[in-house]
Amino acid sequence: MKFTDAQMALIRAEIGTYVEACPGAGKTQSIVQRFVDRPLTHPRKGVGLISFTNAAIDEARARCISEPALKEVPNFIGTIDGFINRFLVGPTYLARRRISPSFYESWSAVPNSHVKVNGIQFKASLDWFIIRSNSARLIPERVPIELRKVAFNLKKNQRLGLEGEALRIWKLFVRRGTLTASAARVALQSYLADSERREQLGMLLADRFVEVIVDEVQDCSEEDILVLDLLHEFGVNIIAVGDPDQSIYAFRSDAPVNTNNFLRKLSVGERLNGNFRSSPAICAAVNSLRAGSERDEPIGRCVEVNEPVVLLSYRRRQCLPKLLVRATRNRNFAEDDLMVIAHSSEHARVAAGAPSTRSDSTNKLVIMARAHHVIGDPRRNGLERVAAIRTLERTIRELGVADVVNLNQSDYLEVCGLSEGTFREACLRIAAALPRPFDMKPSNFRAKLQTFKASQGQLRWTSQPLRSPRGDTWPDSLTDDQDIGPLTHSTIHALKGRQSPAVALIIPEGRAEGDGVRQWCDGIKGEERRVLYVGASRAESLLIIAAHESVFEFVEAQLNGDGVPTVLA
Ligand SMILES: Nc1ncnc2c1ncn2[C@@H]1O[C@H](COP(=O)(O)OP(=O)(O)OP(=O)(O)O)[C@@H](O)[C@H]1O
Repeated sequence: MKFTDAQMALIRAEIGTYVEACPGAGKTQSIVQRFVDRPLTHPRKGVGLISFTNAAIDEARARCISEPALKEVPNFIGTIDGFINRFLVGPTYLARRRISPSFYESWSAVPNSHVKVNGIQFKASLDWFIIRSNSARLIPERVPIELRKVAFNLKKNQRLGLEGEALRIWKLFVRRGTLTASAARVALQSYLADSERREQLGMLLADRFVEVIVDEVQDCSEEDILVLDLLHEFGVNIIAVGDPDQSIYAFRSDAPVNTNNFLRKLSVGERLNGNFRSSPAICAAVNSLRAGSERDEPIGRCVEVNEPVVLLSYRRRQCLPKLLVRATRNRNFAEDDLMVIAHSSEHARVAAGAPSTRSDSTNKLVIMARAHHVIGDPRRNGLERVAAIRTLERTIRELGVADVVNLNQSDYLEVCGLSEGTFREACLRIAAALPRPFDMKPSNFRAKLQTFKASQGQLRWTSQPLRSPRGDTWPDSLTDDQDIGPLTHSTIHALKGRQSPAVALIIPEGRAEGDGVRQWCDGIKGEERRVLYVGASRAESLLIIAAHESVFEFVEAQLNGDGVPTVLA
């Protein structure tokens, strides 16, 4: 790959530098090149490469295949969560409490962590709360779109009840050494507030790293910025790249993050304005969606593609699979090249014609059957299968016999004589040995589970609490597969940092309280507008914008007003 002068300046910079760039500008490629070239070398210290997306991490790891030493100590390639857990929270927690903490990405992977209060018909995930050491606040924006209305409509005393219970459970887990990314950040804040400890941690990091490269810096939370500040203060060189318009994780923080205050401490490199990824029409749509005044120029291999942006209006999401297939074929693209994306995973799934991965059932037999079904379904994508494996693991833990059910994961593994790996393997063995659940009655599936005596002995679980759903039939939503597709699909957040030859961006019905289309048409900044911007900018040659009929005319007028070439599907 021949790097541009602006990219080379980033790859070779000798002092702490921040570079802003448009989508597809080759930020990932450039920082990985820098990580490999390492212009600032040190005989003993390493370089860290931190990213919020797996795209940069995978790319860096792939590039290290020919030079495996680059991946090894003292270097680091991984997420900011991994960095915080490994170098800051893990060692400090161990030193203070003499327990090595278990880290989870989110509470959804932690058994028995749901928040339930008698008399309230709303089972909440701890992930939907912002929790500090002495308060919990339910954030309706974090609740999946399908349940958000219920969250908004909770009465004050119901909300307070849930928040009190959330805080109680959270404290219990954290005290026993079970930490998620958000809980680790709460711990981190308190560690760094202690000046002596801060000094020790800063010196340890400076002894280990000569430089830390940060991708997608716009997605840093308040606590992430504290870490970058610490590194900078103790003399670690910081190279940061980002695109402020791609900031789509503000909902994680309870306070606005002032990343700019930190970035002002770095030298500013030349903005990367050339978009190597997308065609001219897609770049024009991305420019229209961007709230700032910068304009990116198509300069990559799609610069000759003169495909307009395809506009499609829909009423029912269920009709979208057929409409999208037709629109893709009409433009002479293959369905295999199409990625259907939406803000909500459920919207993307339905628009792609993929079978249901969720049901609102809290029946553990139904949950196990669904997870097992997804693990064995070749049409599911990797993320769905990993989520299903986690659900199965979690359910096995929740079915634990009395003396293990309430243990934290590391104590549980110790009692059973297992490692994380052997535990996962044993759960997968259950899945491999089970017959297809939806070909039989729930009671037969339950009877089959009762025969897994060896597994029950090894993993200390019991099938006793499992009950067949009413009428001994599975919920319809799990068994009625669609006749088309499914097309490949993803949330916009999960596709961040990646690209696809053709993208169908699904825009849902307008919401009275405001939405991305409203922000875009009113010319104001907003997270939902940025989510649309990130989505559209994943497309290389073909962008289909499928907008619900309630917002379609606004989308069409905005694009046409901004001079974006469009065609109706
Ligand atoms: N100098 C270059 N020459 C040719 N292709 C390039 C160059 N730099 C980047 N690319 C290509 O452009 C595409 C986008 O690159 P990359 O993913 O690094 O961009 P990015 O800035 O990280 O994008 P985003 O922030 O939108 O995820 C990739 O296909 C990459 O291979």
